[in-house]
Amino acid sequence: MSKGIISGLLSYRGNCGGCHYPDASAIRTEGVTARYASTGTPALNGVSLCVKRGERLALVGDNGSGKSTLLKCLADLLPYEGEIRILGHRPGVCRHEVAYLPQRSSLDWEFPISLSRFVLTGTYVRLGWLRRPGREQRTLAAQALDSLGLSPYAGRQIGSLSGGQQQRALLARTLLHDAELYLLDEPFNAVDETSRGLIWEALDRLKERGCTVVMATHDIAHFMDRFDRVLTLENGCVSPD
Ligand SMILES: Nc1ncnc2c1ncn2[C@@H]1O[C@H](COP(=O)(O)OP(=O)(O)OP(=O)(O)O)[C@@H](O)[C@H]1O
Repeated sequence: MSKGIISGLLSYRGNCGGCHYPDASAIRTEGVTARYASTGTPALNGVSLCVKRGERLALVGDNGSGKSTLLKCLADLLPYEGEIRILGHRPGVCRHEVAYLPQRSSLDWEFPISLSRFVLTGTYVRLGWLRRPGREQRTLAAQALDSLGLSPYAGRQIGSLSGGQQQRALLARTLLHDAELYLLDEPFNAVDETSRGLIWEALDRLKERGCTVVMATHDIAHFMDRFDRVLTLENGCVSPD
């Protein structure tokens, strides 16, 4: 992302009203348990954790250990028992300040929308549904595409993009949310070396801005030092390590 987009995003930020939280932590959870209706067995089991503001945390663990489930609870996409505080509030209260990047496989990529319009939808949370994106938002979207090497594909239908291009498209859209807290579910899935570098550059700019990032990833071996902390989940519980 260029310096232009950072300053553009900063000036574009709206006022979230309830988000001037007194809490030093970005996330606090206490005994969070969550289950999917279809199975009934807990996918998360009594998870307690604290993430400081500005921290970059990796969530690791085997397939099925509960990483995505935890991110969904934090993003207010799944009911849970226990307590969660996001920026000092219950999940869902500070929607403007929380950006969620789902796993690529959870989207319908055959939906007939061009890449540029898809990325532009990242501005909707701050704009609200009644305001249409204008020149400013289109410029920010174009800059986000450029920063992730996607400009040549801007007019393409999203289903015609490669897996790695779709992954970068998701991140470009998420960055336009211009949030305080980023919940990223495997942002490095299917990306090559070059794309990985572009994604890290974007994440480093979030770090410079003081944003908090919680990232589910399997891609930790070579990138340990890029995180402030690594938290391991095991069968829905935080592993004592
Ligand atoms: N939609 C769903 N319906 C029913 N069970 C689910 C659903 N999604 C996940 N689960 C179950 O919840 C548990 C935790 O899954 P989750 O997707 O959170 O794991 P994960 O650590 O993100 O795995 P991966 O590394 O494979 O993405 C698993 O047992 C999984 O089978």
